Amino acid sequence: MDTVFCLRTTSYGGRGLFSTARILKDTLLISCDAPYATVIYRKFRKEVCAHCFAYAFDVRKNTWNVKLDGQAGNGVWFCKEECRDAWVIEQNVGGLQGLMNAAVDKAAKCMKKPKGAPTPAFIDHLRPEDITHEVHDLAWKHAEKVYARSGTPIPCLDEMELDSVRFVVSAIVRRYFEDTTPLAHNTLSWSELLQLQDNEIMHIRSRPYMLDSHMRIYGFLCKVMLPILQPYVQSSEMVRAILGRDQGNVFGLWDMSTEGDSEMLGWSMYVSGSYFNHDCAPNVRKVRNNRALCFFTTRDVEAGEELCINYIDIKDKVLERRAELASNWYFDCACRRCEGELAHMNGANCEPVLTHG
Ligand SMILES: C[S@@+](CC[C@H](N)C(=O)[O-])C[C@H]1O[C@@H](n2cnc3c(N)ncnc32)[C@H](O)[C@@H]1O
Repeated sequence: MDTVFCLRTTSYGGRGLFSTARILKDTLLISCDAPYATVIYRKFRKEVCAHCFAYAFDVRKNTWNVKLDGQAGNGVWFCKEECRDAWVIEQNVGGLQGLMNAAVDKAAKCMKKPKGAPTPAFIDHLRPEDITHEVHDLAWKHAEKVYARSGTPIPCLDEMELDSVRFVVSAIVRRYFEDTTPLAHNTLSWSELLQLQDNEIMHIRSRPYMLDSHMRIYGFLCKVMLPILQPYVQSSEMVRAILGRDQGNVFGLWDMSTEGDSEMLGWSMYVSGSYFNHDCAPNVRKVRNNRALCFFTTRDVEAGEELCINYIDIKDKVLERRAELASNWYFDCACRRCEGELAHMNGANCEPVLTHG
């Protein structure tokens, strides 16, 4: 990390990035060259380049038409041959990503209804406060046993769960690359990913049904994983680590269109970008440049100030913003803008007035 900012504990919990010197407006703070893990929603696969994330509609095309040669690698489209060639070298290590894409697509056609293989019955009756680490670990041990059996069918997943499978697969292929290719350590680091805030328990407490969903995602992965990647799913540890950090740490992949509403095309995990906390009056903006995600200051920042981005639309009113952060990001926003607007609202008992732009 650069010396103009550092990672330290915030007063409201968790860590954040703080400037260590005066930083001028429009300074590039971090450039994350490529995500550790990524997925393009299945419905956009033909329209979004698997390498540079260019969206065909942005250049008034319906789909991209550059594909991989042969069968392996079905499910990826590219905007140009250079992107296809770069993807083969950087992401399709040993052809694994392509083979896994094909295996996931094939298995998705053999999923068995009714939905899901057995999860322990006690899960259905748990209240959020009962979901402790111990209970959670117990349920996962059960799932590991169930899916280790050769007779357990491939669990049924919905489209969103299949996209989560693809996201996890991309992380596992990266991890394999990192474990087997010494040079990969320079850019990709599983140990750095593990440093991110783990939101597993918080997420499951707020949406208990997600535990069953995560277990089916794990079960699906156990059934489709290529033998060379099987060690990564022998226990549920790695899948849980990825899913626990997927919540609250990933960035939506948006199209770059300047007209109308922007479309979310998938999501990516850019590890070093995930230390920015949210502020409803942020001093940092993020800009995607092909695969890279860059963070720039939006104004001059004084030494000691926290550097924050915005996770949500900050044009909304205070209660709407807070409701969205609580329900989708699982935290009560501690930013000064919220504090000021809430105090104003309580004092005047009327609609809040925005204090920042
Ligand atoms: C992407 S992480 C940011 C880094 C994180 N603070 C850490 O220690 O790794 C998002 C998490 O940071 C915390 N957070 C971010 N912005 C916040 C805010 N405005 N108010 C309270 N908590 C916030 C929440 O716990 C949220 O789930």
